[in-house]
Amino acid sequence: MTTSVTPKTATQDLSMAVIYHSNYGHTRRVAEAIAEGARQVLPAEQIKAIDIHDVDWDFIDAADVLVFGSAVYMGSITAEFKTFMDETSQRWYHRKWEGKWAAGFANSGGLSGDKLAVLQQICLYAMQHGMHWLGLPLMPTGHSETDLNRLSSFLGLMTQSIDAPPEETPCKGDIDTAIWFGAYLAKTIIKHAPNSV
Ligand SMILES: Cc1cc2nc3c(=O)[nH]c(=O)nc-3n(C[C@H](O)[C@H](O)[C@H](O)COP(=O)(O)O)c2cc1C
Repeated sequence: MTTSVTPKTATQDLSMAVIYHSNYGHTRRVAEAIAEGARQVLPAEQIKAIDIHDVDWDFIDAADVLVFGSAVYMGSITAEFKTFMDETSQRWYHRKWEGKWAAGFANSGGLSGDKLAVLQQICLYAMQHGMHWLGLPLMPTGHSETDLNRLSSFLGLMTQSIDAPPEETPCKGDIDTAIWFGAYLAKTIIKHAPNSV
């Protein structure tokens, strides 16, 4: 099997790109919380939250873990996120991302909101690229707005926003879960780096 990704030899060189589509800022806030969690573990400059309308392809191509997130539109990733996916078809063809780590998140207005369909779409996309999927291995602490993983999602991160500014919603529990997720992903890629002890 050929793998396009050359493993990094020093954990401080490991990097993460959190790639998202957000029209009203709620999914962006979740992306930034994931990045914040990762920065608790890895150097800040190695972590970037990247809007799909302003893609830093060089950073993404060099990153060890790609975290993909979309708002939910009509039970699906948004059309704009799909456009981003389709733009990576040459990378798929040349197996450019094969062997990278991948993870996903979905934000929607409904409590369920059919976020699972979005996580499944993102997971399948990562599998097409030959990436290694990381889920969210976090037991829910409860179902209130301050609880971790209150929506009980394990394939990836689910968050919910109501019709209020992104500074107020998603709720604290969802944002704290996003921070936890980012830190977990960073710790996991360190643990599996070739020279880890
Ligand atoms: C066209 C459209 C379709 C939507 N479809 C859904 C849906 O299927 N399920 C849901 O829970 N919310 C749905 N919503 C609400 C969005 O998921 C919610 O506004 C979005 O996650 C906010 O994220 P953003 O601020 O990052 O854009 C929809 C919103 C729009 C504009």
